[in-house]
Amino acid sequence: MNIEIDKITKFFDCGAVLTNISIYIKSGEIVALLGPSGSGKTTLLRIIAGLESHSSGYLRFYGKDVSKLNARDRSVGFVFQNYALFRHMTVLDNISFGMRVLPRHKRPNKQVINNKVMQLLNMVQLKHLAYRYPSQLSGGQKQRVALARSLAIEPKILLLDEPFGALDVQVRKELRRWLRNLHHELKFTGVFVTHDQEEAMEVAHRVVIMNCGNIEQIGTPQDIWCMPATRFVLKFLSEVNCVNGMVYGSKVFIGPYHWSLSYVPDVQGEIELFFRPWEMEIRKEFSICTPLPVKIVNVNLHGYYWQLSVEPLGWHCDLLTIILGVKDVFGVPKSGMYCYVSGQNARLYSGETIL
Ligand SMILES: Nc1ncnc2c1ncn2[C@@H]1O[C@H](COP(=O)(O)OP(=O)(O)OP(=O)(O)O)[C@@H](O)[C@H]1O
Repeated sequence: MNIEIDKITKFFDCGAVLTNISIYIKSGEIVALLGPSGSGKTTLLRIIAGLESHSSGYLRFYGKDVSKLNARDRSVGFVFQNYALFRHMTVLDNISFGMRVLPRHKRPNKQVINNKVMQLLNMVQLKHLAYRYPSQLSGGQKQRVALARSLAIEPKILLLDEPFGALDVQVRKELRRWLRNLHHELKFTGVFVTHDQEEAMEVAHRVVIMNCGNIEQIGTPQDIWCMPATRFVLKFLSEVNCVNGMVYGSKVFIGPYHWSLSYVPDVQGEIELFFRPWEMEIRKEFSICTPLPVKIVNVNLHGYYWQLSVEPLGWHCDLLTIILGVKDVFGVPKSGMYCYVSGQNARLYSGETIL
C-alpha cells in the first residue's frame, strides 16, 4: 500500500506544527521520520494513522483519499514506545485481541485465530512465553508482543512511534535487525519515528529529516550521510567542527593560511567550513594539504580511535575535535604537541547554500 502525503499542514492552538509536508512512500518501503524533539514527527505519524486530523492537504493510500476514514478503517497497525499492552491479558490474548474485537462479519473463527497467533508467536520467537503476563516480560519481549499484536490484523501499513526508545542499546540493535528481517518476510509499508539516527540509517530505505514542522531532506541513508542538503542536516547527523573563512576565486583563506580548491565556487567572500572530526587530517609537519597550525590540548583513547581536542594557532575558531584511528596517527599524540591540520575535506557553506 503506498502512502501519498500531499502538502499537509497542521495547526494546533500554538500555530503551525507541520507546514506543507509532501512525501511519497512506495508500497513495501520503510521510511524513518528523524528529527529533534518537537519537529512534528509524531504529529505526522498520528495523521497517517487517523488519530489526528490535518488542517489542509491530502492523505492518500493507494491513490484513495483517506482523510475522512477513521483509524479503525485504515488497515494500519500502530506500535508505541511504551508497548501499550493490556496488563491483565496474557501474551496470547494480547496478540489475538485485535482479531477478537473485529466486527462479527470480519472476525475469523477460533481455529483461524489460534493458528494465526501461533504463527505470530513463532515469528517473534516468543512461543515459550505465550501464557505469561506483560509484567513477567523484559522490555524487548514486550515490544515484540506489541509488534505481533499490531501485525495480527494484517495491516498494509505499520506505523511505529519510537518503538525501541525505551530499550537498552544491545536490545535495540537486536530488534532493529529483527524488524528488517520481519519486513523482508511480510513486505508491509512502514513508517517509524525516531530520534536515533543510527536506527533510522539501519532500518529505513529512506530517511526524512524534519525540523520545526518542515522537511529538511528526504533521501536514502547514504544520500543523507554523504550529501547533507542543509547545514541543519549536517549538524544534526554528527558532531561537526565549524571554521569561518573567505573564498576568493578558487582560494580558501583561513586567517593568514590558504589552500586551493579544484573549482571556483559560485559564491565568493565569507563562508563557513565544516569538518567532521574523522575527516580531518593531522600531521607533525606543515604541508599544502595540512596548512593550519594547532596545538593538541587534550587526548583521549577510546579503544580503537583517538579523540583529540586541538587549539588553533594564529587563526581563529573554537576548539576542534579530531578523531583518528589508532593506526593512522604518528606514534602517541600528547597534550602540548604542535601539529598541522587539513583543510582539504571541508564542506563549504555560504548561508544555507553548499558551495
Ligand atoms: N495535541 C496538541 N496540542 C497542541 N500542541 C501539540 C499537540 N501535540 C503536539 N503539539 C505540539 O506540536 C509540536 C510537534 O510535536 P510532535 O510530538 O509531533 O513532535 P516530535 O517531533 O514527535 O517530538 P518528540 O520527538 O519530542 O516526540 C510540538 O511543539 C508540540 O508541543
